[in-house]
Amino acid sequence: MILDQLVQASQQRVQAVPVRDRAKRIQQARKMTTPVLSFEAMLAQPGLQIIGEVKRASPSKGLIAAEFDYLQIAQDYVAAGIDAISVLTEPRYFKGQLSYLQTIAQTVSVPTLRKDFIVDASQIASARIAGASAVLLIVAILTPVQLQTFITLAHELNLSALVEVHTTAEIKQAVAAGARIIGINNRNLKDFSVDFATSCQLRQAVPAECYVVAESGIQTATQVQQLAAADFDGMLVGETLMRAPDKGQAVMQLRAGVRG
Ligand SMILES: O=C(O)c1ccccc1NCC(=O)[C@H](O)[C@H](O)COP(=O)(O)O
Repeated sequence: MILDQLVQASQQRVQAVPVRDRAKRIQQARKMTTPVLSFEAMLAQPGLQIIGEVKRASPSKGLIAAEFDYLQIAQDYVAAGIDAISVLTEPRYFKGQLSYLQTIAQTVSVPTLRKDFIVDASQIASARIAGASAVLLIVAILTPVQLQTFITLAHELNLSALVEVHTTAEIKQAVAAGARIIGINNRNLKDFSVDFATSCQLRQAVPAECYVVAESGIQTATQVQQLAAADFDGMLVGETLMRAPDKGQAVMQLRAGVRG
């Protein structure tokens, strides 16, 4: 499994929808007036915010959650005081669905993030229609023009864009394209290995006017303390929470790291 396959699968899903229907979806999203819970305002709160992920499977780990009551998981996260919820919507390799995000967004009172391999504007529109607060945009899979266009569209639709980077050069590209929220992913997208040190190493390269989120491989209270000390605004945690038998307790353990 390589990144190209993930991107191709996403392109195929997009292209299965006629161009006319995709354009209609964008028009529909542009007309929407329903309020959006702000992902950016969530990150603006003092301290390190916890974004818990609803993640059934992954290319690197296979099936993570044999039992997968996605709504119950989201409600458990919220009951434990999570600040936002990321929902994998990629169906093939992560076994996600946009309908999971829609149901969760309709039910919970915290911002939600559409985590997918976004390669087309219609996917951003679908996120808005489903009730998401934010979309993930990955610098490594987009051209500079696509990145700028997608960030602009997300903002026009009142969505936040979490712009994911892996290097200093990608941070510069993200900022040049208008990113307001940078996600530093500890997972190398070439071989899917995880190195927690990546986020702290790249943190200083993010300009002060951007919010910054650490993504992937976050497991311990010590790591959480390091992220708080490095002045991250948020952290995105998937597998650690998904594998925890007691989600509430697992969120509280991460929270203990935030408090130090
Ligand atoms: O999780 C994967 O195996 C993966 C492989 C290739 C591209 C993306 C992948 N994951 C998406 C994510 O970025 C994570 O779901 C998210 O950051 C949470 O990571 P973790 O806490 O390590 O589950």
